Amino acid sequence: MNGLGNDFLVWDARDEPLRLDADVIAKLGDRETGIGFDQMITVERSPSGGDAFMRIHNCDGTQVDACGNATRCVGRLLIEESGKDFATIETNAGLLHAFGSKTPRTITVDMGKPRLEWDQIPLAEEFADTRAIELQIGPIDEPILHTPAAVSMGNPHGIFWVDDIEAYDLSKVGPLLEHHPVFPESANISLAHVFAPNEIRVKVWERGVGLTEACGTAACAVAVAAARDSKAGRSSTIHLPGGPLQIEWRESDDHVLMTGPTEVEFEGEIDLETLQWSKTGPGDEVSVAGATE
Ligand SMILES: N[C@@H](CCC[C@H](N)C(=O)O)C(=O)O
Repeated sequence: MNGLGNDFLVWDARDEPLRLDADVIAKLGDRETGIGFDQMITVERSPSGGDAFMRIHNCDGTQVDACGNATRCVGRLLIEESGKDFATIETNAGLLHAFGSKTPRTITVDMGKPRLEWDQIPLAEEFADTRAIELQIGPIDEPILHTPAAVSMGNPHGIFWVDDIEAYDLSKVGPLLEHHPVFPESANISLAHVFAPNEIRVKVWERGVGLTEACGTAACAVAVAAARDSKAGRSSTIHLPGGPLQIEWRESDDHVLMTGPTEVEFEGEIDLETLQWSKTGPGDEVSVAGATE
């Protein structure tokens, strides 16, 4: 499946538990030799009353706690399965709620409250104000990038405000910033440019992945950071390379709501001995200019 091109291998492991070693996940995730994906998602039985538990691995095999776009994708599968218009999804970052119609492709997920204190993100040292933390790369008197905002959406994000997201080679600076010592658990790194009222262009270097077409939690983190800094209101459109996500940071309960499309690319089978895989079913039909492909 994918959400705006942020793509996932989604296993249904509710009946047969599945645990793969990190090196096997990394092999499957390799775009040259494996299936290729940003994250591997294992849908398991929920131990505490959700419709399912969602386990998340980045394509380098590391397990992480949050993935916004995958939550929308799993939400869609559970909603289609139950025929209801919502689903509850347990993650290591908390119980999340997904909403959509019964045949939904557009899904909203309530991602809960952002975490904004330095030790919740976490950062390596105390910062009273996480809207602009002390961090710079490049020459001391002429830094390339500096003073990012830091936000956790269940996973750590560093957000650099820039005038042109294309003016930086994120494939070069991304790895340096991802592993900067100020982020003890590493971080997802975004370049963000507010180009019109409540319209923000964003490019993301994902922790454990690299450059991505879209990142749901990064979109939420950027929208929250922009609202905190009065760069935007509490509802904004985040334009990622793969397309736009609508984000609302709701005033009444401080929760962040993310809305955007989901897509099933294909269904398949994998032989876990050989890691050979094959397609067993089609994905969504895509309608192009009135014709169905
Ligand atoms: N693509 C995701 C985020 C996946 C996890 C991230 N790389 C991390 O390590 O925290 C999203 O849509 O949020």
